[in-house]
Amino acid sequence: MPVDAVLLAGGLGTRMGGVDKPSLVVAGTSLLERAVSAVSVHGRVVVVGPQRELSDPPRRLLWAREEPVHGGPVAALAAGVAALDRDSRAGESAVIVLAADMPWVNEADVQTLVDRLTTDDSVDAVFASDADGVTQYLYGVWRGDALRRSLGDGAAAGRAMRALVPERTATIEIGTTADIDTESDLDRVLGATTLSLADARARVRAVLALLPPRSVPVQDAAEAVLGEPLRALTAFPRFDTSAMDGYAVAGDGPWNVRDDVVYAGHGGPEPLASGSAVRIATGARVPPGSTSVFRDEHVTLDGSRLDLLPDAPVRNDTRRTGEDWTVGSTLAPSGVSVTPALVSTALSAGVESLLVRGPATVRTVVTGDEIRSSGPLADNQIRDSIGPVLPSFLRACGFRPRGETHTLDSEGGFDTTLTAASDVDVVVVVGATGGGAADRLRGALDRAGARVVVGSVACRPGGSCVIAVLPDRRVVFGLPGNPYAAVATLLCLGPSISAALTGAAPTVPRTGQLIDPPPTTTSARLVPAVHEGDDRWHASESTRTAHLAGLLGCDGIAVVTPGTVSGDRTEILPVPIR
Ligand SMILES: Nc1nc2c(c(=O)[nH]1)N[C@H]1C(S)=C(S)[C@@H](COP(=O)(O)OP(=O)(O)OC[C@H]3O[C@@H](n4cnc5c(N)ncnc54)[C@H](O)[C@@H]3O)O[C@H]1N2
Ligand code: MOO
Repeated sequence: MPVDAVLLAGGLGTRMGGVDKPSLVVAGTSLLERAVSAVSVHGRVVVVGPQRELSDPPRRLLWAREEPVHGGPVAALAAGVAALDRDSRAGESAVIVLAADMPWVNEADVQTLVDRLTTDDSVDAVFASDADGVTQYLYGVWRGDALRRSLGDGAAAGRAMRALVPERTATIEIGTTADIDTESDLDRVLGATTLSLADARARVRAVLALLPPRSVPVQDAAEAVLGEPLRALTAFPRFDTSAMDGYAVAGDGPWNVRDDVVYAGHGGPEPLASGSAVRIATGARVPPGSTSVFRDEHVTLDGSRLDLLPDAPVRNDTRRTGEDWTVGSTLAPSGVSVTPALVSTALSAGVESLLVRGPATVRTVVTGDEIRSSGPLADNQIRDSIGPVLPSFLRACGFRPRGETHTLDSEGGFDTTLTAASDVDVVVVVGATGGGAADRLRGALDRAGARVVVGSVACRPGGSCVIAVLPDRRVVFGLPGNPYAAVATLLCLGPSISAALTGAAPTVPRTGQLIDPPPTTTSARLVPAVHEGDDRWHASESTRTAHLAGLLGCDGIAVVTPGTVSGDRTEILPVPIR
């Protein structure tokens, strides 16, 4: 059955101060684009609302506007159906009707509704409902004729959507159907949702606030991120200088060579009269009056007479003031990492201090009554196998580790831990992220008034990780307790956290061609991978998560997203080796 779609994208969002809700960007994608991508596998798509830029427009896109503008959802729906009727192409027998202000709409859920309508002759419309059984009438699929009957001849405009609903309907629970009316709605719903890895990364970047910038001596800025562009305070070269050992000359040759020698770092050289030359060292300031420098290889000296060799190339070996850059030139943009090359360039440019952010400091909190970091182990205890190595993984993500503590599985212990680690930017908690009896992190975050940025992620292992912001802006990054799950999640999401805090410019992920990837359906998989040469990588079928033995002999962790097939370019997380 051909299926078209009408997306209602005109709402005014008065509770959000009149913001254009369909344009709200949630985890990198606007709500309108989410709605469009949920329906674009079907036929025509009518967007009712002001025309907006779409990053990935559907093949058969129509725009419409309701009468009067902001006349409500029924008027908008009528305008959408009228646009379908005006369009001369083949008519449909079902119409998807979606409000473009729901962050959760997705192709699979829409397909579930379509499948029901197409296989069940006893219903004229199928709507989504949430876990509480509340029906969302702006998230449904209608038989075309039933929809047109309900809309009638225009008399329906101004009525409530509910009043249009045909008698024969079905509802299907598809989890959350919440629409978004306020910023905090959005925040709450997103924090309670399992995000894709890409959405989790995008949300981290969108939500976490930049650390305050600080001014530090250039030599102490290593590993931080520039908080302002690097601008030259001095020209380079700072003065006209000789690039070679040779002779500074004035005017045309042959030249009469003076007795003195101009050395680098010595006092100002005497001016050079026309027709004379002076021996000069690399790096020395050229004398006033000099018109050129010729290197030793290009000249002959006979007594005090200097000649240019007949076959010498026409080349002036003077480096002129400001030839490489002038005062005020921008040498690096804000957001780049302070590498040794950047430190060196800053020093060449007369810059003594830099305005930087980060590296974000991290305290690690290892949790669990069974975990011991030293001493003999009782029968029911295990060695902390993650705390001692976590600093390497943290540094690989751009963090600066600042020590480790151990918390027992008690409520009070977690509350104290979160308060105690007040001297760092990020608290990384290992374990206790799950919903089990001993897993206390989420409760402690709640009591601390934290804002959950990422509540869980569609990836295995590590789906139970949590990223939250405490009221004092410190970030809490909860890693699942199983050591492989902990490091895989850290390598996957840690760089996004570190970059969001420091303002580091986005980097292109490393990728490789993955041969025979393990199967994935709905969650991404983080599996150890071996570099087989050239661009080819081979990922393990699966890995045990309770230890890191699976990483031995591996060069990276492949991020295998759903639908990856052999030969696909796949993100590879580098695994630190020291
Ligand atoms: N009912 C369910 N239970 C669990 C699920 C689930 O989906 N349903 N997921 C399992 C997975 S997978 C993981 S991962 C863990 C994540 O839970 P937590 O973050 O709460 O982790 P813990 O329960 O605290 O610890 C899990 C595991 O890891 C060991 N561990 C913890 N810290 C260390 C350490 N520093 N060194 C070595 N080993 C450590 C700990 O002893 C546990 O065996 O939840 C599962 N359960
Ligand atoms: O997801 Mo657990 O994080 O598989 O080991």
